[in-house]
Amino acid sequence: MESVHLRPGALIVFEGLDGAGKTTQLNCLRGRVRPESATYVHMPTGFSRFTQTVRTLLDDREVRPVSGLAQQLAHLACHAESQATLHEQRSRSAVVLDRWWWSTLAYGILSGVISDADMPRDAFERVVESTWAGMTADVVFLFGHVHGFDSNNSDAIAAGYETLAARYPALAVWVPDFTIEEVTDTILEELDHRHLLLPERS
Ligand SMILES: Cc1cn([C@H]2C[C@H](O)[C@@H](COP(=O)(O)OP(=O)(O)O)O2)c(=O)[nH]c1=O
Repeated sequence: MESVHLRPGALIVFEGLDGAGKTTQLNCLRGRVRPESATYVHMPTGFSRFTQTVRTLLDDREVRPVSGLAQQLAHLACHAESQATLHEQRSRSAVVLDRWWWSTLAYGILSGVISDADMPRDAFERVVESTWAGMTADVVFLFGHVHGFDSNNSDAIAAGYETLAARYPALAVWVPDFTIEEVTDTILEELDHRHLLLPERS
């Protein structure tokens, strides 16, 4: 498997709860496909000084906004800022995203931290979806099995991901609670099944 490529233009997303193994599996995938075949991007970190700085601010409990709406709009500003570069990268290689707009919905509107009084749900969803219009994923791997306690998680966020999986059944693939190696194999099999893996170019 070491010499397989990810299909140029493919958009592969890793989503789900904090501490459920997304980053571990991203690193495993990186180790199993040709390095030049994909760009790996974390949201909201993105590509620029702006997005990296906002990410640091959002990570800092002393500094980040108290308002759930303000937090998510800050995330979304980073997403918006990254769109042009994402399109550019996708014209050259596959793109593997560590979180995208499903996080904004799961951690924001679907978890209840943003109420209708802050912004009506359909308006918020429209802003989020418009920001990501034109960036259709080939598959979204959903990580729902948390290994250890993480205060960022809640049952409401988990339920938000269930809602998204039900809304986009052709896109969402729940990652099983297997060993690390078995999960990587499962992900590669799914990518192969979706014709997102190419053999080594000669
Ligand atoms: C992308 C995104 C993330 N988040 C949240 C999810 C996580 O709790 C948090 C940080 O994301 P995460 O990738 O889990 O950070 P780390 O690599 O430090 O584990 O940001 C949102 O609330 N909205 C968003 O749009």
